[in-house]
Amino acid sequence: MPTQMTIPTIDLSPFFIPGDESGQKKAKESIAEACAQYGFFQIVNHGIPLDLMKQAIEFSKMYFNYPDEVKQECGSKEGAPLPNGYYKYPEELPDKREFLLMFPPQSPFNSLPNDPPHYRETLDEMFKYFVKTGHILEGIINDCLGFPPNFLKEYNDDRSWDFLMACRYPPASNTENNGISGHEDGNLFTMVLQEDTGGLEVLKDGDWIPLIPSEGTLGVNLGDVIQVLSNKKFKSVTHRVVRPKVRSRHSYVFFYNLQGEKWVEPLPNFTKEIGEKPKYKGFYYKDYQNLRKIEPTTHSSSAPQESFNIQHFEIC
Ligand SMILES: O=C(O)CCC(=O)C(=O)O
Ligand SMILES: [Fe+2]
Repeated sequence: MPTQMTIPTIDLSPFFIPGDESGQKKAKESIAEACAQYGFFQIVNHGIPLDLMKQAIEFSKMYFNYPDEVKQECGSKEGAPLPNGYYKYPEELPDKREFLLMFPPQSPFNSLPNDPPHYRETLDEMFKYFVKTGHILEGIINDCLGFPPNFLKEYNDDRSWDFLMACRYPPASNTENNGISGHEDGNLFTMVLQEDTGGLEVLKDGDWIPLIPSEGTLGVNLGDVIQVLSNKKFKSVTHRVVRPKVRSRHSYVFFYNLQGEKWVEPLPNFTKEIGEKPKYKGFYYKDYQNLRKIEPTTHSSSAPQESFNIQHFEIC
């Protein structure tokens, strides 16, 4: 791997300082470049308190150490847009992880543990902060793509399909280290908090670039919805998790999503207004999410024979 390849880190503090137009402009330019080049970037000073993130990781460490029977008490609820609650990948799959998936606090579909005490409150807090940071990123991506002000905010105005996953990956063995195989996320974008073990990697020109963990830093990857809306100007990046050997790996993964009834297709400013043909057929987001749901998780990698991704809608 070429050593000079590192994923850019962008300081979001100008977005918390009213009137810091030049700071915001600079940050937007860096994000636009990272999105076009990698489909991935890192953020610091993003508004999520460091103590909260540390607490959330500590609670996860306690929770995932409980016996499976205890964790399985948080089962998926009927009618939810995705399987939620606790889930552990079956042994026979190459991907190795377990997770706890929640929708927004107060969602009737949530199935969350009572123990360790205050874990729920911490998860709720994490969720609320991720949404706030998500709003900022959505505005930035909107402007980077040259959409009219607030276009994405108005298009994506229902936060009920967002979800947060607390994940644990077991340590790698001597013979295999697969956490999640290479995949793309189906949503707008995803924010990832990984603890200091590292393990997240991004594919760029055939090389896997590891995301070096750094305290307080979040990774952000673009998903398929942005790739389709922008007619592939911004890429939905392929990424994977490689399990470290030293110990289990914990992460928090927030999927800034789209409501299922929304229609997704390449937008005119990337197609007819510039004389380009659309690269994708349009679809309802819920149909895409359902097709991906054939598998136990949020993306299409665990069992290659079942894999389903955005290429399905590509116009050749
Ligand atoms: O756990 C992580 O660091 C990333 C997981 C991921 O890519 C996913 O769940 O889609
Ligand atoms: Fe992912």
